[in-house]
Amino acid sequence: MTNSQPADQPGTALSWAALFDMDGVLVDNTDFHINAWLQFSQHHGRPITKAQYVDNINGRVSADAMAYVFQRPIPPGELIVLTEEKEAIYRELYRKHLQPTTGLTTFLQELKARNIPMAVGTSAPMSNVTFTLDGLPLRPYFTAVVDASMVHRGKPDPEIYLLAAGRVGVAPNRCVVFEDAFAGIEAGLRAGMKVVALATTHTRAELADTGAALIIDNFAGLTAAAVENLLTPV
Ligand SMILES: O=P(O)(O)OC[C@H]1O[C@@H](O)[C@H](O)[C@@H](O)[C@@H]1O
Repeated sequence: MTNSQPADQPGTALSWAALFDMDGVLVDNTDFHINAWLQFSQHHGRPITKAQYVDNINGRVSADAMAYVFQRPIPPGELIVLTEEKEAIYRELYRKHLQPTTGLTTFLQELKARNIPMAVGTSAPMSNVTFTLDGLPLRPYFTAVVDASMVHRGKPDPEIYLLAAGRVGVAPNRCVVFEDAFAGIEAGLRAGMKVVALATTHTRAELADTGAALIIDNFAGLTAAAVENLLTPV
């Protein structure tokens, strides 16, 4: 009996973790969020443009997004009502299109076979997490799920990813974050993690100077070894 198992064997506990953003990463749904925000903001007489969404709302918690739309801080009770109104529009638009991002399931299966801990760190409310993770279903892959209700400060603050790393028990410098949004990429980097950027919401050119260690279109062909190589060897 030996302890010196090769690190690339399936079933070996490698000393790193994969932390996934949800919207724009586990699902390629940005256009549906955009349409929901445009409808919602129009309905409230505070119309926003797609460019305003991309620059000020994408990947941010609802408290920050709503404060931007209404140009004032939103009290907690009102925030719950407005958030659910907007997210109900989104879920209605996206429900019949709900599917994992290309290549995701194969990649998650490989990580699981290798005992790589996985967590979700999302700015979304719990209602959307349930819709996505249980609707697909993807929840069994994740040891921990951190949503907007569990943090004080949303992305680009690193709190969501630091909490997710703590929940899987892996040091931040051994975590790789998968993100599509500028706010989320910044959150991962400020947490001291490596970031893989998905070019779902932004183009590769727009992501080039974000500090992401790797830019991918989706998960097709991505391997655990390629991601692990991004980390500084221990
Ligand atoms: O990308 P994440 O962190 O999963 O973010 C979820 C949020 O992303 C925003 O882009 C959406 O407009 C929100 O409505 C959504 O809740």
